[in-house]
Amino acid sequence: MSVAASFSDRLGEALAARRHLCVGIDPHRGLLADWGLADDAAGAERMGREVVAAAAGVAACVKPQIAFFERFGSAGYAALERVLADARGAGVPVIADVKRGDIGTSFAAYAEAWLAPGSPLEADAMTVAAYQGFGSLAGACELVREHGKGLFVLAATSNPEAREVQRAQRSDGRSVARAMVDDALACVSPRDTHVSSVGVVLGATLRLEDFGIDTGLPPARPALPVLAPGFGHQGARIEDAREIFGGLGWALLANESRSLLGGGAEGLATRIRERSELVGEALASP
Ligand SMILES: O=C(O)c1cc(=O)[nH]c(=O)n1[C@@H]1O[C@H](COP(=O)(O)O)[C@@H](O)[C@H]1O
Repeated sequence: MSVAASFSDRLGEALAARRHLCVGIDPHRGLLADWGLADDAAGAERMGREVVAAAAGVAACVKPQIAFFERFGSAGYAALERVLADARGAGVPVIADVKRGDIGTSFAAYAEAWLAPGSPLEADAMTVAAYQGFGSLAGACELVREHGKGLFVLAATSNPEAREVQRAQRSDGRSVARAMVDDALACVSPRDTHVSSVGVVLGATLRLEDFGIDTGLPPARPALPVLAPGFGHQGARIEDAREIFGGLGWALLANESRSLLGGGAEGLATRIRERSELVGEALASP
């Protein structure tokens, strides 16, 4: 078992210091152009490393979106490995946004790639899809427990076209999204104290009640981490985080990507600091 601080402990520390911002690393072609960088693996690496440096000690974590590296093939993966190494060196927790899902044995191999200590792509947590059954995550949950890593299960995502599937009613009457939240809540590791190592993804652009998700409940113990994309470019306002997430806001990670990265490298550290303070204040207010 790894003796290093677990993802849930590090997240707990960040949240206690009111650091709720998750800075997305999404090297879109247009953003690379804004930064004066080439649309290639070296450009994506440069952006990623600058984001890590600017987020260190200010944001709760960073979230590289693998698609923007994968489009450059093996060079993109090598670039991402160096971004991840920088984050480890700077002590910045990383959620690898890989949205993996598969039958159990294949899924366990994905978890090994992204979460096993010493793997070239080692991150602290990864995004996963459990549409092949929550049980397909069992191998990953074991790895998470053994090595103090984290998972974020897609529940109600920010994109409007997901509504039909995620609001669909199961035979037990719950929505698919609600069942993902319940299953994540049940997946607590004995090692987790304040924050669970298995969280969910809930879009900030949604009315969660429409998905049968109750935001009026008191925080779970340990608290359920919620990765919340949809702020900034997709329209949700970070100032409204408390109103949107209610009791689910205690362990909220508010993600912004394009709205922070747009406008070039200049001023990035200031934008990150300001957004981080803003969301910290929004969630601290009663
Ligand atoms: O899992 C995610 O991160 C995710 C889930 C979701 O429901 N919606 C969503 O936008 N995302 C990701 O969050 C990021 C949002 O980027 P911006 O819209 O530029 O802030 C992208 O990397 C998306 O892939």
